[in-house]
This record gives sequence, structure tokens and C-alpha cells, in this order.
Amino acid sequence: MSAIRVTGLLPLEGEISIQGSKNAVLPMMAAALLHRGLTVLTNVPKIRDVACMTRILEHLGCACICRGSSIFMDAREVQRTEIPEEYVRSMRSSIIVLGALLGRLGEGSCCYPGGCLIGARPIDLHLAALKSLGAQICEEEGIIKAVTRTKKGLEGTEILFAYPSVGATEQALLAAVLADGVTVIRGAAMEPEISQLCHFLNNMGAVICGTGTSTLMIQGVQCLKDSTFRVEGDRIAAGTYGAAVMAAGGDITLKGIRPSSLRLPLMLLEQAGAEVDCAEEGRTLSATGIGWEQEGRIRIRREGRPGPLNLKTGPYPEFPTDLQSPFMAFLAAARGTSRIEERVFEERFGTVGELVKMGASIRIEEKTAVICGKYPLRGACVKAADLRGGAALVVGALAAEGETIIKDCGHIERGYEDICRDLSALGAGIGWIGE
Ligand SMILES: CC(=O)N[C@H]1[C@@H](OP(=O)(O)OP(=O)(O)OC[C@H]2O[C@@H](n3ccc(=O)[nH]c3=O)[C@H](O)[C@@H]2O)O[C@H](CO)[C@@H](O)[C@@H]1O
Ligand SMILES: C=C(OP(=O)(O)O)C(=O)O
Repeated sequence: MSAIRVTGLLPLEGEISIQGSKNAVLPMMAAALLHRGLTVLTNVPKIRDVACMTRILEHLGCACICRGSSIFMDAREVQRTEIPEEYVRSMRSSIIVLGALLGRLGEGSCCYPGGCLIGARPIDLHLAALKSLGAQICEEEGIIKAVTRTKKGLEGTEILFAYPSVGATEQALLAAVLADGVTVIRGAAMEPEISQLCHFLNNMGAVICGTGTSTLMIQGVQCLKDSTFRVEGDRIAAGTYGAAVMAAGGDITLKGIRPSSLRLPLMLLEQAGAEVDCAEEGRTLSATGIGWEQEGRIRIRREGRPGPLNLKTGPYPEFPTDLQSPFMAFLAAARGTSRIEERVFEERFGTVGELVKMGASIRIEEKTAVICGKYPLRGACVKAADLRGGAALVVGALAAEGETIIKDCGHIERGYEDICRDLSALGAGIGWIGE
């Protein structure tokens, strides 16, 4: 796997564009299977998970053509219903394909999904939602097999999630779009990526109301239409670069991102001593030209050491768990003691040991990490254990004296187009080893 070398203590300065969102584009690609025709996505990030989803679609019979940052998906000929194990094991979002296959062909099968090792990550809520839409599900030797109970296909129903799972909400949405009748999803996740998925599906001809709320109503339709949609900027990549400038100091501007999707993380950066300015631009996101929300730019300036923070992760609009590790990394170099409570994934402190190798002082008390800031951290040889944990090591290395080598960076490439390109454009001493 690839490795990254970082020479720390250089301030960041300049302007970069933010890649399209990983967690938004993956369910949209799965949803392309629902339409017997062409679906085009623009602003698609060039990341490993997108390559993996492309392979899955191609295996199922959907022709995919990538041109620049666009992907053209022609799902007229989709016939296969087994999602290959190799891809399902390497990516969490692969499980969403099951709902799309049930909606389109009335059956689908796959093994349990992989993704970042940050907790048990069961799929009980996914399967319960599919069952209540009329799927029969059984498991044979670790393979989940789902078929619709009647020839009519899936049927609209009421689904109540006891926890607002992002993936299970996406699963239910994809399965409900072509179901017979109305589906109501209560307790739905409200993450911006869910809202984007609803806008994208409506742009394809689906009928979904309640976007942005915890109750989604889907009127099933018989077929969808050809469509084009622009994927929104990645709020987690933008938040990671926000954490990077907190660690390194400097003055950066992030373009192509909707500031409101990062409201709480940006407020926390201000609380830790940054100056944050947001601006909206006259560009609308939806391909139909309906200006439902706007992309903009975020400027973040930080002089001196950041101050400490107390934060808790939680479902949107609470603090995103995906930014927990990058924030922990800059807080490891802050003035004073911070506390982070992880309330979404039970094993998401896997990067603490590597940060400690870099001189950080962090102790875990059940679900809470207590971080006593030290500056500077020191360069070390460390390993990325997961996607955001790997990005956090890059953030920590920016506040470290000397050189840091981060191994196993394939995890980072699952979600960041090119973290070295972005940070070196801002003046960081960073590069892929071997380049
Ligand atoms: C590809 C993608 O979009 N990944 C994101 C998605 O993951 P993902 O969709 O896996 O996250 P969920 O919202 O489903 O998981 C949240 C919590 O619910 C639990 N749970 C989930 C499903 C289920 O059937 N049963 C169950 O108990 C999980 O174990 C976890 O503790 O949302 C997470 C929470 O914002 C993010 O960190 C991930 O980056
Ligand atoms: C946890 C993440 O990804 P996944 O759900 O794909 O494992 C993430 O993006 O931080």
C-alpha cells in the first residue's frame, strides 16, 4: 500500500477546490440501477470507493463511462443480481445496491459489507426495512439472499427506524422509489448526503417529499427518466482541511462547498480560535437549475496555537463522526485539555495509539478521549488504520517537528482524491513516497 511523507510546521496558505462527496456519490451510483436508461453524474471524485462501485455496476450489466469528473451510467441491460464478494467486502456502500436490485429486478444477493473497521456495523436496520417493503430474506453460508415476496414487486409501507442510520435510510429510499404505493420512512437520517440523494432521485423522476427532515414520503413510480446531476462538494474533506489549517496555522480558502453543511464543525473551529468567513456563490447545485441550496467558499485563518474543545459526535445536525479523528489530531497540539465523546461508532478511537507515537497525550475513558495538548508533536513512522484515521495522521503530522511517514495510505485513497495534491497546493511539505 502507498505511503505519505510529511515535513511539519509549515503554515498553509492559498485556495483549493473541494472534491465531490464520497458519501453522496456512492448511493447515487447505486440508484442508477433503478433506471432502464442513462444517468449522468458530474463532480464525481476520483477515489477508490467510486472505482469499486463502478466495478459493481459493470458486473451487474450497467455500462459505465468515466470522462473527466463525470460518469455516464447506462443501466438498460442490467440482468445479474449477485453483487461480487470481493467488492462488497471492501466497501460499506455496496450493501445499498441490494435495495436497488430488489426495486429493479425483484432479487439480489451479497455477503456482509466491509468498509472502515470502526465498530460492529450491523445491517439489521437495512434488512428490516427491506422486509417491511415486501422482501423475503435468508442467509446461506454468509450470503444474504433477498427476493420480493410477490411477483408484483416491493410494496409501499411504513418504516420506523429506531436509530437514524444513514445507510439504512438510503437502502429504504432506493427500494421504495419503484415500489407499489406510498412508503413513509420515520426516524430517517438527516445527513446532507440523504438530502442530496432525495434531490437526485426526484431529478430522475422519483416522487419524494420531506427532504431534509426525519420523515420521508415516497410515492412509488413505474419508471424513471434520463437525468444529469452534480454531486455536492465533500463536507468531510473540507472539514479535514479545516482541521489541517488548525494544526499548521495559516489562511486557506476552500471552494465548491456548501458552508451550511458544515455549520457545527465551523462553529467549533471558531471556538478553538480560528477566524471563519463563508460566502455563497450564484451557482446552483441541482442540474434542473432549481436553486435549492448553493455552493460557496469558506475561508479559515488561524494564528498561534488553537484552543481546546469539548465535543460529542452524533447524527446530523450533530458533530459528524467522520471528522472526529481529524479534529482530535489538531486538538492534540492545542493549548489545554480537550474532550471528545464518540457516540456513533464504538471503536472509532483506533488512531489514538498512532497519535501517541507522535508525542500526543491522549487517554480513553470509555466513550471519551481526553486530549492534553502538546506543541509541537514529533515526526514518527505511523500506520493508517482507516480512512479518517489516516487523514488524521496527516493533520497531526502538520503540527509535528521533523518528518512523519504514514504507511497503509490506501485507506486514505478510499475517500480523498489526492490529499497530498491538495495540501501541497496550500504549501504543506507533503508527498507520496516513491513519487
Ligand atoms: C458510505 C457512507 O455513507 N458512510 C457513512 C455512513 O455510514 P453507515 O451508513 O454505515 O452509518 P450508519 O448511520 O448506518 O451507522 C450509525 C450507527 O448505527 C449502527 N447501525 C447501522 C445500521 C444498522 O443496520 N444497524 C446499526 O446498528 C451502526 O453500527 C452505527 O453505530 O454514515 C456514518 C455516520 O454518519 C458515516 O460515518 C459514514 O462515513
Ligand atoms: C466510515 C467511513 O466510510 P465507510 O462508511 O465507507 O466505511 C467514512 O467515510 O469515514
